[in-house]
Amino acid sequence: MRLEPTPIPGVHVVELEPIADERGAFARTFCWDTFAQAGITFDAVQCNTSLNTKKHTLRGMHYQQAPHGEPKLVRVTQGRVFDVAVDLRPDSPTHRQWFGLELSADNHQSLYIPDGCAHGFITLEDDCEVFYMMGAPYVADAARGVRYDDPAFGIDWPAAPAVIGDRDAHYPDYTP
Ligand SMILES: Cc1cn([C@H]2C[C@H](O)[C@@H](COP(=O)(O)OP(=O)(O)O[C@H]3O[C@H](C)C(=O)[C@H](O)[C@H]3O)O2)c(=O)[nH]c1=O
Repeated sequence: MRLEPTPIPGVHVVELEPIADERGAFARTFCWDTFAQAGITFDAVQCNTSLNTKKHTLRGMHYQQAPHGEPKLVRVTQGRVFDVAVDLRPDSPTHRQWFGLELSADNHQSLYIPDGCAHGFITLEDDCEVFYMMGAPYVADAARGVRYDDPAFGIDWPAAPAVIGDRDAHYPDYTP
């Protein structure tokens, strides 16, 4: 596997390097040392999966408030999603900027989202499964979010959400 930087410091696309043979292929999906060589200490402590029944289901944009910031490595194990990270670090040169890409079971790509960034996605077909490796434990009281359509970020979603939770639809406008 290899990490490809994005315009947002710390946000990386993880590309697999499958080893093919007559049975198919084998690929490493996470390697602590490879992340460390990229300057990232990612000590995964929890794994999660989200099951999304309908096309154009939107989840996000979520993060955990300091000191419970949660870096995460996200991959799609079934279907296709448009996955987005938003930089919420006031001292970052890309504060308020977003980065998005299609993650799918077919392209095998992952997105690494560092602490200080919010994460969300919209599904691009029915029955999408999204797998997370989390770099910090879940702390319900620290759960925070920003709105997917907040003009502060101008995220260019490929579609409007057909399914979205009430909490996600009504986060207040972003204030750093
Ligand atoms: C995140 C999380 C949630 N939960 C419980 C809390 C709720 O009772 C239920 C659903 O939680 P929530 O509505 O926050 O699930 P999502 O909207 O999919 O949230 C996730 O999706 C966005 C896009 C992310 O990037 C986050 O990792 C994560 O917040 O699972 C847990 O028990 N443990 C957990 O780690």
